[in-house]
Amino acid sequence: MTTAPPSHTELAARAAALDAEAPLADTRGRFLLPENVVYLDGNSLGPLPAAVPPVLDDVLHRQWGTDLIASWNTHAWWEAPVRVGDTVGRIVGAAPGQTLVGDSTSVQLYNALGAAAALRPGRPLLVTDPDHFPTDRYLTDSVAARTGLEVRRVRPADLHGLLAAEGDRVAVVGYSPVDYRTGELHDIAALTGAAHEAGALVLWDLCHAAGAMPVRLDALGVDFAVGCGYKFLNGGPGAPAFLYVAERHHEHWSPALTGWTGHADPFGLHDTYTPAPGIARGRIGTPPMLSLLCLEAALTVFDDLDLEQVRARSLSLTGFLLRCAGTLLDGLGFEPVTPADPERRGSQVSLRHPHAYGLVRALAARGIVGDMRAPDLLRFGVNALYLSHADVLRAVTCLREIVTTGAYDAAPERGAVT
Ligand SMILES: Cc1ncc(COP(=O)(O)O)c(C=O)c1O
Ligand SMILES: Nc1c(O)cccc1C(=O)C[C@H](N)C(=O)O
Repeated sequence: MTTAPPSHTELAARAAALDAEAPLADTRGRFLLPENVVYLDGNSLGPLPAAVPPVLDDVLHRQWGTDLIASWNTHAWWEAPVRVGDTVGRIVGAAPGQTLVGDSTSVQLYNALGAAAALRPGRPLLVTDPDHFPTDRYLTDSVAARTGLEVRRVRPADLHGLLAAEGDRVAVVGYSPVDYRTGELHDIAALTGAAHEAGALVLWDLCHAAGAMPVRLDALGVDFAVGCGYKFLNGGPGAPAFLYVAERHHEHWSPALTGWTGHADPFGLHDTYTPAPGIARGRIGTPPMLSLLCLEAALTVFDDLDLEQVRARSLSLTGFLLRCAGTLLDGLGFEPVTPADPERRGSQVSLRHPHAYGLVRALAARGIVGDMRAPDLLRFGVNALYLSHADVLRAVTCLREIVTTGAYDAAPERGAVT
């Protein structure tokens, strides 16, 4: 065991003061986290909310086990995609009737991007971020290939240049507000405004934002958005994703995937497809009921929460993490890549280090669970609902100890640690 530097005492006092004053100090009890674990990977898989097991037990034994197929009606399974969609809608700033839950983010992206592009006929360009999560890039390529459109990979910071040069050719701009590797936060309002000024539509991938910060979809005039249920919404592994379509597009939008549950009269079993009105048209196939009801139970965590407070505490925690890293990891080969400016910071902190893989594994062995993204980023997801400033200090102190004692495998990076 190495001796902690003098600055550690000061940081510990600061952590205690921040934990005493910061709001939401008591929401940790809403999660069933293992003892003695600092969980910094909720931006990949959120932990189990305490509300989920009793609900799942009821869904399994009473609803499925006893009531069998009648549950589609008696337990309102059939309505769940739109009902749970409205609950997600409240978290992302959408009035009821515009958000739907079901399928994966990838499927929703394909569906939404195809629909958005079709609303801008005669415009041949789909814009995506070269640093976007791979599924977004692959699916943009795929939609383009199938519809004869072209893809422009342009960073959010360079969007203005592209729009100035050929804005009238852009159909859809598809970005994520938070860069999944660096944690940089992009300005949804400014980018949406710029795209709209050029006559284009926007599609936001909210995987790393929904549940972590206020997202004002309606207020910002966003056209389409998608996001997953298993990160900051804590809906469980493979939780269904959500799709938002602004009401002003409801009359005209055509989902790329026209499955039977999106039909206006699904049980009429008609020969041809007639879209259901509104957001229900985004339904595709039979909803994954177990995961969907798990997500519904998980979302009760947010019932009485103010997302502004969640954001304030998240910024306090990420700011403190950067400060601890700046103090305790100075001179040890780390480079913070997440912006220090709170306005440009999502709910994670990423540090670059050549031995990211070995360090993340060594941390996990000591109960500090983060992840890494190849080749050299240690990534710490910060969820304000169950982490404290003391947790953050413990994580950085542990990282310092591992590096200074060389207690990690310095072999080259071998792939992602989830
Ligand atoms: C921005 C973003 N989009 C999409 C996904 C994943 O999509 P899916 O839920 O379909 O695996 C992720 C992470 O897995 C992501 O970070
Ligand atoms: N979706 C994931 C999965 O099925 C397994 C492991 C990790 C993930 C992730 O969510 C990765 C994540 N989108 C990322 O930000 O890198």
